[in-house]
This record gives sequence, C-alpha cells and structure tokens, in this order.
Amino acid sequence: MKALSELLLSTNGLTKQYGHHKAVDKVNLHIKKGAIYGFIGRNGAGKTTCLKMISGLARPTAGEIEMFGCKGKELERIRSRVGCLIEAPGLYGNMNAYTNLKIKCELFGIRKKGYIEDILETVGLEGVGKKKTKHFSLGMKQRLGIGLALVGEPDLLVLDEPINGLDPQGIAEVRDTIQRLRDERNMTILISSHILEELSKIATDYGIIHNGSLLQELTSEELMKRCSERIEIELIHPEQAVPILDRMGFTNYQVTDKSHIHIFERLNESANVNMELAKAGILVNGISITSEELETYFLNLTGGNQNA
Ligand SMILES: Nc1ncnc2c1ncn2[C@@H]1O[C@H](COP(=O)(O)OP(=O)(O)OP(=O)(O)O)[C@@H](O)[C@H]1O
Repeated sequence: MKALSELLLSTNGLTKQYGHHKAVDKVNLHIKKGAIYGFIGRNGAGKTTCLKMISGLARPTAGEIEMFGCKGKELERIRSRVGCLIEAPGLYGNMNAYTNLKIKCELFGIRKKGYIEDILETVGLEGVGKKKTKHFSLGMKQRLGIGLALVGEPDLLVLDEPINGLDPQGIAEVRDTIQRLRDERNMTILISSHILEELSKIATDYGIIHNGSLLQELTSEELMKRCSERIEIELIHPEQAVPILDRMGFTNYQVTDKSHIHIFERLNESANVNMELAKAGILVNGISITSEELETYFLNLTGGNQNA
C-alpha cells in the first residue's frame, strides 16, 4: 500500500454500470505524483470508461475519485488541473495547428505571448506552419491533441490510447513528447494502451485492467523483475525452502505464489539448489530457468493469447 501523501490520484471502488453490465468494477487506482502510469487492458477492458470518470466526462455509478487532495463535489474546483485526450482529438481540419490551439486558448482566456509557440515546441510541431490539420499524419494529430490538452497547464494529463494505430516513428514521437512533459514540466501522466510493450520504455508504474476489474498494480521495476531471467522452482510448500535458500546465501529471490519461488541471481546454480532442497526432504516438482516477454506476461495475466 502506497503512502497517501505521495499520491496525486486514487480511486476507491470506482464502478460504472451500463444496464446490467459493469464496464468498471470496484477499481482502486493509486497514481503517484510525477508518475507515467501505464493503464493496460485489452479492447473493452474498461480503460476509456475509467479515464472518462477521472476526467469528469462520465459519472461513476459507485465509488470515489480523490485527486490533489479533493473528492466528491470538491473535484469541480480542480478540474482545470486535469488535461485530457480521450478518443480522437477534436481538431478543426481546415485550420493549422496554431489556430486550433488559439481557439482553445481563447476559450480558456489565455492571451500570453509565446504561449502557443511554446506548446507547439513541446509537442514537436513547431515547424508545421500553415499546413491544415486534415493533412497531418495520425501521429501529428495525436501530438496536437496532446498540445490542446496542455492548454491551461494541467498537472495531470490523461491520454487514452494516444499511440493506437501509429506507425513506429509516430509511436516514438508521441513517447518522446510524453517523456519530455514529465521531465520538463513535471507532469503526472495517466496513459492507456492495449499493448504493454509500447509503454514499457516510458511508464514508471502500471495498472492492468481486465473485464472491468483491476488485476494488478506494479512499478516498472517490479514488472521487469517478474519478466527477467530467473530460476523458477515449483514446489508444494515454498515457505519450507526459504531457510535453505537463505543458508545458501541467496538474497534476491521471491515466493511468488503458493507453489513457486523465483530466484534472480546465480542462475547457473539451479542443480545445486535442487540438490540442497532434496537433501532437506523438500519435494521439488520442477526447476527451470525462464524469462518472459512483457507481452506474454500481460497475455497470461489476462487469460491467454486471444485477440489482444
Ligand atoms: N456508453 C456505453 N453504453 C454501454 N456500454 C458501454 C458504453 N461505453 C462503454 N461500454 C462498454 O463498457 C465496456 C468497457 O468499455 P471501454 O471503452 O471502457 O473499454 P476500453 O478498455 O477503453 O476498450 P477500447 O480500447 O476498445 O475502447 C465495453 O464492454 C463497452 O462495450
């Protein structure tokens, strides 16, 4: 459980029901200040619905959202601290990037000199000049969408699948933009995707959602550890093996569930481990050296490799 003081946003039992269907079911998110939080789930998992509730675009059926220390009706006061890009960015196709931003700035009453140029530079669109946005690539449109979400200088940016459908160059550009926003503007970013791998270069934390329920929250270090090369031991009572591993001098290992231990060091000693456990009368069902692709980890967690 994370200390409440370091959280910028948390949800408690957040639920959205459409008819009999719970699109989001008792979700408890914990997002730290300064995090790039990757919100991962297959199509239809409930990501957009969650992000809409957080951005004030949909009302929860039940549960609570707390951000910037505010909840309930108080959230209205801090709405301007949240910028969002949910579904396609609403762009005026016959206008250029500058004019699109200018219209939003006028709505916000912002007239500061250099403000729009600054945003264009932040999202890497400073050189697009008079080009109408209908002639933009998908990646450029997404980056302008992020630029529009930046008007008003929010502290939290909510981005729904901003890299969906982009080519590898577009993905890299959007990723760079997000990284820069965090590093240079100290923003907290909540970003959804149905491909874990695509966020793995930038995300600091992850929440994995499936069929409306949050399956797991973990840091990028925890994720890397779970996927990294290791000795995997399958046995009936893992707790009995702990003193043996301690005696052998292992420090970097984890009892991962009721029947598995993962050791992340001295990978060439698996036979020795097996022998020591056998000597202590501990029955080992299997011992192997494995690692996992990030995507395999996600697919296994969400029920196998089907229409990811
Ligand atoms: N307005 C609505 N009315 C009824 N059902 C809805 C509505 N919006 C979403 N749903 C349903 O809620 C579930 C979650 O949808 P949601 O769009 O949040 O998922 P998602 O993870 O964002 O997936 P995708 O990436 O496909 O948008 C889906 O089963 C969807 O059909």
